[in-house]
Amino acid sequence: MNGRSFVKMHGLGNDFVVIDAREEAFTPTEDQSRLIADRRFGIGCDQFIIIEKSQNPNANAFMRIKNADGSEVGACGNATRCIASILMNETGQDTVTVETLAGFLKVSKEENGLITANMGPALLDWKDIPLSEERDTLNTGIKLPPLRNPVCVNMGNPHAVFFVEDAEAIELEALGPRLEHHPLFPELANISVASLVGDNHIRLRVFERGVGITSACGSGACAAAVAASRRGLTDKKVQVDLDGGPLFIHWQEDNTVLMTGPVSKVFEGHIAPELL
Ligand SMILES: N[C@@H](CCC[C@H](N)C(=O)O)C(=O)O
Repeated sequence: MNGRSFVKMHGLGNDFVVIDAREEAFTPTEDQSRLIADRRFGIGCDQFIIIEKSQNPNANAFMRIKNADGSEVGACGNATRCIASILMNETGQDTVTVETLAGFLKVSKEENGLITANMGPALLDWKDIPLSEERDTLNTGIKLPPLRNPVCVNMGNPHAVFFVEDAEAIELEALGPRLEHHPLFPELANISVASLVGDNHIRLRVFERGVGITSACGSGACAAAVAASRRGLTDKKVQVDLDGGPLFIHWQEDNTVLMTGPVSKVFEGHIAPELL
């Protein structure tokens, strides 16, 4: 069969086209990434993931992440679990290390089959989000009614989390793009609305930078858990219910954040050579 092979995977419906470029190098242009991600003219995905060889002997592989709009980003929690599961199947190991632009992420398989990724430290300084001017990241102060005063957290990518009474009632499709491009965010931002639905239990909807509303955002769930704990709304172990299902988050004493959830492989295929 001609053309590059790919696998289609998802974590709670946050879906990925994955290409393994460890043997045959592949550096997609922005246009190619957009086309692969296009749900009508390409294959369709929220993120296009390229597995590359890592130059570091301590990592099993390097994971390159492209948003559906072709932009390259530092973190994707759901893809980290998916790529780690590929590497676990290959090596027979229950713990692997995935290198990303944002750092080295250790990922382990739980006895119940769920995968836990250590997503690294929660960065809370305004310069690390990054914000375009000095602000308290716990009360960032921007508003677009009915949303106001998000908590900002960088989990290898920038997140703004707005706490609201009822996340379902927010018109995120309309508000998301305007907040994503707010002048306070020089690298844009992932925009979330979160409400407390029980003890240490959050409902979260995410408008992802470079994509739009997705079924689930792993780094967004980590950011929301950190934000809720900083606001005194929850402890440091939290269940986060996304559109596609729950993720379990633990903001640890060393400031790193564990994220536990499922992975699914949906199908394999070949990309027509004329597409790339
Ligand atoms: N789906 C992701 C986040 C992907 C990157 C994000 N859209 C960004 O631009 O930072 C996740 O599961 O974390």
